[in-house]
Amino acid sequence: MNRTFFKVHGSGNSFYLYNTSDENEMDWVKLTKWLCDKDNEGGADGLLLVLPSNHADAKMRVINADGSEASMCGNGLRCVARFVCDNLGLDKAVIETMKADLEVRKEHSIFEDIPTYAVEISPVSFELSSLPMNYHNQTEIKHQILKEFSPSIKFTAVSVPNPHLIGIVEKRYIEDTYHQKLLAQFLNSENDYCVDGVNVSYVHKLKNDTIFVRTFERGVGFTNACGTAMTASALVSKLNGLVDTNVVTVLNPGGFVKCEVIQKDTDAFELTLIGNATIVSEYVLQTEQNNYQFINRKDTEEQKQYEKCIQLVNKELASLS
Ligand SMILES: N[C@H](CCC[C@H](N)C(=O)O)C(=O)O
Repeated sequence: MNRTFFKVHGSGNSFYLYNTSDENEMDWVKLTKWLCDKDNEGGADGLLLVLPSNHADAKMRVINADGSEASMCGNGLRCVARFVCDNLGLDKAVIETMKADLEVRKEHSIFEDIPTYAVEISPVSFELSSLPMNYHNQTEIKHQILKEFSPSIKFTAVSVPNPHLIGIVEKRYIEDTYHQKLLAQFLNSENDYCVDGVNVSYVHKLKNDTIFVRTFERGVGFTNACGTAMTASALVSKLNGLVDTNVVTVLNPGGFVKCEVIQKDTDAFELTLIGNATIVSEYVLQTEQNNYQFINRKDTEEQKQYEKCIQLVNKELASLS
């Protein structure tokens, strides 16, 4: 049987996107591991499933490269938003995700004509039980040195609703990823702090409205970008005075996004992630007796245009360092 898959990305966080009305059509874990193998067409960070919803415009499921399932994915949601809006002829839609129905909308391009979408990131919680995370019976970790992890980095734990541990770091921790990698690998193996693992981001301030974020993703490893992590990092940066604007530019190894942070109440926030939703290629996958094979690939022109955007980011980064 032949099926159509799209290779898409948001900020270089790359996924295969598959639209189906049958949630049990295939063994998604096995398929995702095959799709994400780096030796297979360069791999991907996960699989996005677009499914029917009984109350929203569509439902999204996110399978990480290792087969685990993520409750949310900001970069992926932009790609799903584009797919759903294009298919249904809409400018905005509501997408059901594991823990929330989220509003998405078409947005003015962040760079030249690059297709751009804005997605709601919600619900936000600082309660450690929401990640879940255990740390000396504390209920929250907000801009705090965790001496077991580092003598100097201040961390915040937040779920949006997937779990994030965010450290504000000096430039040397961005230039050399060793510390972040060790910590993230530890927290994503069997350990007592984060029993379900956690996405670990290191954030460095570049300007009063700009930060750089690198994320080690649970279930994947270092990725070019993680949308929920960048949005959570913008929130943490705002709360701790690194930035002083409501819209934060977040540079990452795969490009950039804009994150809007609106504080509604002491612990209530409205977060919006705005960035590209790029379709790189369309594939035909042949499946026979549980064996997979790509039998066709058609590239779009969109990646060429996106690469111009990357050049701009690299120039900006070079001028700031
Ligand atoms: N890349 C995604 C998040 C995947 C999260 C996943 N790694 C997890 O929570 O297990 C994003 O753009 O938000």
